[in-house]
Amino acid sequence: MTPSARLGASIDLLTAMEAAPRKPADAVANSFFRERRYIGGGDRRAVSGMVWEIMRAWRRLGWWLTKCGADITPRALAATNLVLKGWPAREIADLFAEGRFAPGALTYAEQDVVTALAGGTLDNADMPRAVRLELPDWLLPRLEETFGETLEAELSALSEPATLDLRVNILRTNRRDAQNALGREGLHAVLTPLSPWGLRLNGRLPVTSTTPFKDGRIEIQDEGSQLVAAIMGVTPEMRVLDYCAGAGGKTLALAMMMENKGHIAACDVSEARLDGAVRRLRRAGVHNVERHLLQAGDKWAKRRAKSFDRVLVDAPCSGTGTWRRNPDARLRMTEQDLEELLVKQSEILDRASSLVKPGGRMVYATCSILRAENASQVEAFLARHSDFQLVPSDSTALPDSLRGTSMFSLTPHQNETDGFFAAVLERKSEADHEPTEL
Ligand SMILES: C[S@@+](CC[C@H](N)C(=O)[O-])C[C@H]1O[C@@H](n2cnc3c(N)ncnc32)[C@H](O)[C@@H]1O
Repeated sequence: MTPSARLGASIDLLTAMEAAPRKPADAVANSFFRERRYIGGGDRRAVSGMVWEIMRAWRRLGWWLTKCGADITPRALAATNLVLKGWPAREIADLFAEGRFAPGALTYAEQDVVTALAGGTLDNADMPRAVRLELPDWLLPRLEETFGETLEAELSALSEPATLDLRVNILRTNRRDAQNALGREGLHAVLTPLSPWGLRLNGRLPVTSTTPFKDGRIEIQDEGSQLVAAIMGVTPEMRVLDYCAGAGGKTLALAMMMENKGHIAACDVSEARLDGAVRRLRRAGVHNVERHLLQAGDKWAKRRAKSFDRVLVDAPCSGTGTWRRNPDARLRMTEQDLEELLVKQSEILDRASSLVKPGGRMVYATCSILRAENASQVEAFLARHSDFQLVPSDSTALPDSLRGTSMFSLTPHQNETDGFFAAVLERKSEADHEPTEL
């Protein structure tokens, strides 16, 4: 592709993303490239690189366009991005060429923007804090509440590209052998510092086409997600429930910790997600998992009340901890989305807690960095359920820095993982719990 055609495709992809504001950007990008198979690997990377760079600067680019009195369009954003990166106006005009795959010439209004911003920089001291930090206005106070003075450092780490973390499946191999097997295929992984099963690669590498991935020796899983499984402290004889199992990311890690013994029930309300677990379980050689689709009026949960040793509630959440991977998500999220999630999380917690046996434990986890979804949810749950208490994890799989903790909040800035939260809640044994008088 010519540089003009790459720019044209980037503008087309931004337009497709704008037309599907509720859809994750990477899902839009996948279908965009699937429909344009003539765009080869190198061009695809260049186009995605340009689009993701614009998404990471969306509010600041928009602020400059508004300041120039121009409309915020994909073309104008792309031109503004180039000029603020120091591209000369002449070269930008050449890129906006006419032709089959090119974007077409700059309009007079676009030329005015390029002229006005020549020599400028993306950041500006007059920008409101939410614009400078690339956040929707409503979200800023929530994050200030969570992080206080470290907010800027936390958000800056959340804007960096993520590492690619793998979990070694110790049912099939060990960390060193998996690392060597990847090395033989040209992928040089290092051991992750916190998870005992983690390997880390830098950049988007073709892991899924390697032999260790295909034969189930490794899974793609962020180190933070591995630590959520670790804090469960499951052992081979237990009955374990993964209440929001999705496609089984954490179920797989739990099955591995249980040496493929005991019993795991993996539940979800999404059949498609649960179906997605089948192939992964088979590839990993896991056979102690029963899948169950949760449905309204279902007797399944009632029959199993107070019967599980461990219950994991990996709740649906804002995903704010995964912004490194989904830079578009920080702008797509609305206040209403958050309010709805908070209600859903507390309902799920109440339902899942009825399945924990006396003396058993429930781990509440999210990939959110917002206090409202994390510690505040736990506090509200404990206020509703006097028969539960926060307890230190007894897991030996946690690193020294987290050993014996009852609650952790991981962030890219502090831990080089995605943002993850987990809290360990124990149902008091019946003798210890005095029912509240009515
Ligand atoms: C964070 S994802 C789970 C990811 C999964 N545990 C993993 O590690 O790959 C949250 C899951 O909760 C499920 N979910 C949403 N509402 C639910 C409900 N009321 N009960 C149970 N699961 C629910 C969603 O379908 C989604 O798969």
